[in-house]
This record gives sequence, C-alpha cells and structure tokens, in this order.
Amino acid sequence: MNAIRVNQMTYRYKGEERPAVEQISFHVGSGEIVGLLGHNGAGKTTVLKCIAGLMRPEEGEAEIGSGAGKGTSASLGFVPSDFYLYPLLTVEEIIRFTASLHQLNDRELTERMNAMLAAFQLEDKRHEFIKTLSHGMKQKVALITGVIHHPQALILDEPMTGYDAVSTRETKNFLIRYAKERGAGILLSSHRMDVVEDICHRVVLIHGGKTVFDGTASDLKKGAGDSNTLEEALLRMSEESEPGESGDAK
Ligand SMILES: Nc1ncnc2c1ncn2[C@@H]1O[C@H](COP(=O)(O)OP(=O)(O)OP(=O)(O)O)[C@@H](O)[C@H]1O
Repeated sequence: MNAIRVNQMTYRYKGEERPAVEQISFHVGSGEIVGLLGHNGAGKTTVLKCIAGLMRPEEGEAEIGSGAGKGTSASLGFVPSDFYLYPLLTVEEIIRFTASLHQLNDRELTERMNAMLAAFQLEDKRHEFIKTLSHGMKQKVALITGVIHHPQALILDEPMTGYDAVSTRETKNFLIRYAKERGAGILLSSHRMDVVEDICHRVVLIHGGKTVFDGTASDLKKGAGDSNTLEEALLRMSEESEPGESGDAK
C-alpha cells in the first residue's frame, strides 16, 4: 500500500517560463521513509507543497493515504521548513489547538502529547510560551503538531536543520518508530546526508526540477561511480544530469 503517490507532477510559478518541477513521479509506501534530495533550488519544497495541497500543480497529482482515510486532511501531516507557531501560545496550548482541528478526544490527545513531549525532552517546556523556545525546540513542537493526529502520510521539509546530536537522535528514533508502528509513510527533504543514510529506506533525487534517481542510498552511491559518500554521489549524479537540463536557466 502507498501512503503517498505522486503522478507526473508539473508546477510552474506565476510568470516563470520554465516549470520549477516537471513530470515528477514517485511513491512512498506504508511504513517507508523516503528522502527527497537535491541541491538548493532543485525543486524539493515545490514538490512537497504540491503534495501537501498548498499549491496546485498544472499537471499531474498526488494521492495521499489509502483506504477510508484516502485524500482526507486526517491522512496528511505537513511540517514546512518555514513553519509558523503563534508565539504567544504555550507549547501545550499550541498542541491542543492543532489537535482540536482533528477532533481528537481529550484522553487520546493528552496521552499522545505526553508521550511526544517526553520523546523530545520537552516536558518541562509545556507551559512555556513558544516565543521563549530555541529554534530547535520550536522545530520539535512543529513536528509534534504535524503528527499529533497520527497521519498515514507525514511530509517534512528540512526537519532537522541546525539540530544538535541529541535532538537529531531523538528525532531520527521518533520517525523510525512512527513509520514502523503506525505503518505510515514519511517523505522528508534534507541536506543532512547522515540523517538520510541512517533512516531513509529509499531516496528520490531531483535535479533541475526532474527526477534523476529513485532507489536506495547504496544504489545511488554505486550508480555514481562507487562514491564513498552520499554527498559525493549527489554531486556526481547532478553533474551527469547537467547537459540539457539547465536547472539554473531562470
Ligand atoms: N515563489 C516563487 N516564485 C518563483 N520561483 C520560485 C518561487 N519559489 C521557488 N521558486 C523557484 O523554484 C525552483 C525550486 O525551488 P524550491 O524552493 O522548490 O527548491 P528546493 O529544492 O526546495 O531548494 P532548497 O534546498 O534551497 O530549499 C527554484 O528555481 C526557485 O528559485
């Protein structure tokens, strides 16, 4: 079963001659974590926002979830890289507010919130105002708000930017557990290749708005001249895809 299926998706920003992403297709299976990779400007955020329904592709579509929850907002969790949390609410208030949009009952919500605050070592911050938190703490709260309703598909744009080693480990463990225990599909964009190698079952590499690889990280390295690291593989694959792609021809 698929948590996310992207079918021939093309998106062009208003007034732009070239589409930012073109004919992108891939899927994220239930229980699978997929990394969306690519250099700055490759089109990752555009793809994620189209999948999340924040922008309407000019061609193609994304299907979210399966079974009874298919296509409903309950089946999707999205945490953008430029997430916004109202600064004058407390951590608990903002989680409760988000959960109220999904009609969770109070017992369910309290159990989930307590477990997640504990997983991210934020229990002592529950009554603090958002404005008093560090960026890393806010990012974890944003993740909690994106996942509190237990979506089948979780989409995360750069979820671990600027994280220290402890926060990175907490979040990696949380995502691995979430995908496994709930059978959810997670799609995340990241420039953190260590994270991608550790937790992603597959990677999708886009370059100049087009898919240039879909497979495992180790196959990506093998296919890119037996690269030692994922960074090296990315550089090589992107260079190979350069002629005619003109990803920077804006
Ligand atoms: N609002 C916009 N209007 C016009 N062009 C845009 C807009 N937002 C993004 N783009 C262009 O679309 C292309 C893809 O951008 P996108 O933000 O999806 O890339 P990205 O892979 O997420 O990059 P990064 O790793 O830097 O976050 C880029 O060429 C970018 O300049």
